[in-house]
Amino acid sequence: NSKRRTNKVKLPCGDMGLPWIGETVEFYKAQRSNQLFEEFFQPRMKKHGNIFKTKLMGSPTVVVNGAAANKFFMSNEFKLVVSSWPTSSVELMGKNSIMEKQGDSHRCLRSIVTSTLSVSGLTAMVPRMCGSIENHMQKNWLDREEISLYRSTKMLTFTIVLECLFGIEIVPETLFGVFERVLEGVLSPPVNVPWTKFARAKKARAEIEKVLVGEIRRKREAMEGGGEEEDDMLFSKLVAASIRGEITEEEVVDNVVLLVFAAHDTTSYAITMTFKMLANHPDCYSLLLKEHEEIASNKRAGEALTFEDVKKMEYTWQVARETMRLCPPIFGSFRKTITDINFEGVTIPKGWKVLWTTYGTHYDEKYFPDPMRFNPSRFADPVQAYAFIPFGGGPRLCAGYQLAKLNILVLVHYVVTRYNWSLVYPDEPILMDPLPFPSKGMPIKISPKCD
Ligand code: HEM
Repeated sequence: NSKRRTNKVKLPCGDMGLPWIGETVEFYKAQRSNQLFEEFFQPRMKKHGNIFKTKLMGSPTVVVNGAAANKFFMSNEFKLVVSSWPTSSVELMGKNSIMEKQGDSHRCLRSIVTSTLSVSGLTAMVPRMCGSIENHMQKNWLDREEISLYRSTKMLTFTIVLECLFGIEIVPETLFGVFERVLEGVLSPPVNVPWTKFARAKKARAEIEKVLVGEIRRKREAMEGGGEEEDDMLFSKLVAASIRGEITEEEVVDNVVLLVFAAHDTTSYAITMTFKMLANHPDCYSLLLKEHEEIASNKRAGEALTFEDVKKMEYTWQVARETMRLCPPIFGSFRKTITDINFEGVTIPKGWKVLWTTYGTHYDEKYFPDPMRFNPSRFADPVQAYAFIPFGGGPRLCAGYQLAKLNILVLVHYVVTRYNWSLVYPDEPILMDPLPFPSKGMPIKISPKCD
């Protein structure tokens, strides 16, 4: 690869398309049908290599693939690149959310979020999560023969974030639909005229803001008046930080909205696809079931799981990781260069976009032999750093990674130990808008297991 090592090599350049839109249309078309890898990235990687140039949404963009590129661009966040989100996402999540922060204010917010996901935080969270799952199943699974697994896990993930992470006392059902409307506008054109998705989303965001500001002020008053103390829930920690003057009220609002957004479709898609993979790979399902039956056999009826129980779900976590390798909930993320960059002899000018993708590394046989085969036990051995990146990496590594892991493992336990289940449509197509989702909501037939 001598070409790459020479300085100032011209970037391998795709057919950059029309002057402004470039290849935006091809990109969106491939995205909508969940064929981004097959129809957009793979053909260009075959032609130009792992690093190639394109133009998306008016910006010259360099697409990078492979563990070395992932490491370079992810770990140089704030030094050479900064994350770069579309205007509509920033407007809807809020300018004060963690994704827009850099330096000290990023570190401050991140440490508040991750402090709730320490070992002691996770230990306290597991029984809370079991309670939320029990309630959800009582309300939505009991006496039903068929449910939409995707819709059910979406509602449940939403509930878990509010109840188990934030500790916000709002009936989750009252805000679920409003959050959904915000999400619909996150990647739509930022045109704020009536009837656009974006305008609907802005209105929904204003509704959420009103509820949250009310909750924040109530909590603040109670804490300042000595009626309530800071506890280990994230909402309490955020309000306490605002009382100490470390963050503003707007920062509390924007980060609640962002975290719900970040947790929502991602975790539910990962869970849904885990079940799809299990349905298609009965041998893996038998192994996984054995793991959960063993854990359940040491519990009394109705006894909640503990963090120690969850740690025993090693094979299930291999299954979930293999699922996220093949079906990543997030296909990649954009960065913007803040200086001219030279990577492996390729110069990327300041102000350009860089797009790292999960697919380009997850489907590379260099890191994952026989890459398109579902083989959970490949995760029994350590994987090369920055080759498995469904949660990103570097300073912007997913802050909710541990919560997502618990959510997936605990829910799988409840479903497989309590229900016989089967997919209604084994070949249900997956679409994207902007995140992937099963086109029919992945209905499953369920029947309770006898004790
Ligand atoms: C399977 C589920 C999830 C997946 C696949 C996922 C994926 C990701 C990825 C790829 C990033 C990095 C984006 C970038 O580099 O630009 C990220 C960031 C983030 N995620 Fe997640 N996520 C998941 C669940 C969650 C949950 C449950 C939460 C919190 C409740 C969460 C909170 C965040 C936050 C706050 C960030 C931004 C971190 C920062 O900028 O410092 N995520 N996530």
